[in-house]
Amino acid sequence: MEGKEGNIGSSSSTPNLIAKSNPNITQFQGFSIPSQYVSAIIPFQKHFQAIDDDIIIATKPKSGTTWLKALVFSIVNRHRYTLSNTPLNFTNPHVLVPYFDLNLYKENPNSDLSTIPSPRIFSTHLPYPMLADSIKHSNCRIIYITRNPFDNIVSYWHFVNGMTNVFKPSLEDCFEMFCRGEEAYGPFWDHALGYWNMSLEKPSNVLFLRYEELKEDSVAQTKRLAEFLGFPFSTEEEKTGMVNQIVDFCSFDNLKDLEVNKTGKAPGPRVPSNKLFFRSGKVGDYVNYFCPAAVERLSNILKEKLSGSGLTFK
Ligand SMILES: Nc1ncnc2c1ncn2[C@@H]1O[C@H](COP(=O)(O)OS(=O)(=O)O)[C@@H](OP(=O)(O)O)[C@H]1O
Repeated sequence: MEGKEGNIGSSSSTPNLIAKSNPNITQFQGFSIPSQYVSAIIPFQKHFQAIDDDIIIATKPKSGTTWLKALVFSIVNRHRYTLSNTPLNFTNPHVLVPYFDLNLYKENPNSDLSTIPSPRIFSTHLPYPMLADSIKHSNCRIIYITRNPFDNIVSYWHFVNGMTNVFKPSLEDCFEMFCRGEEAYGPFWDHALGYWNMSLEKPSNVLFLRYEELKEDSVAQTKRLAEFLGFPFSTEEEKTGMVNQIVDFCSFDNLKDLEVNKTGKAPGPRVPSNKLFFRSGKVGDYVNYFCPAAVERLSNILKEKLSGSGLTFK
């Protein structure tokens, strides 16, 4: 089948040797890192001070970060806010759960975030090996969410093409970079494996989620998430429908229609609107973009890279 909208047709069964690379990516510590962060990573690794009840949401871009931020914020703050007065009604999840400000540690290594109320919730796209030493040695909780790699590529392609002042690759370029492990924060397989292996080694510190499973059974996965975080739902809360209310509130259909997410300006200079974080929110949309030969090619790469790990992608 030829991709309906995209340009990844039958020729993609073999690598495209003239596909473009992203000029704003640097190979650093084994990963493809946006160049503007590279010099901040070592200061962050050395100086960020984790504390035991920190919560860290770790993702590869376009894997379900926004959704997970809304869910974690809602679970942790459910005794503080009702769903009608939660700040999520008028604040994008990326503002409530910020990414680590990597440059902070470059400019001021002794930055003190200890005044943020506990539990502090941070997020990052960094791979596990690149996290700050104190995170690895503390008892804090890390939640990782991954996603079908083909949907991930399509989502990323749409996103970067909606940004301003960035390199805008074609879908085919995105696919080729992904196959080479040169997409932002790639390789996908090493990014996922770092967290996968830690979730096996330290299951009470690292939870490994999948976008598709969260979509398929949001209630069960949200309960699992709450338990992992140390904020389990009580029998009373389950009876009164609290889990379903949080799930419905954080659903794609609800969040995307909030005024702040329809028209609000996104944090950072390059994303023109929060709207860009909400596109279609579907599983398996990639079949409209990739032909079977392209799917086979990347599936084979993944099979080889993940072999023996127990981690698979359908
Ligand atoms: N609440 C909710 N439920 C389900 N899906 C959601 C939700 N919010 C965002 N999305 C979809 O997630 C994709 C964006 O991924 P991220 O949030 O990881 O993007 S980012 O890295 O934070 O920029 C992007 O996927 P695609 O629609 O496939 O592009 C979003 O539409």
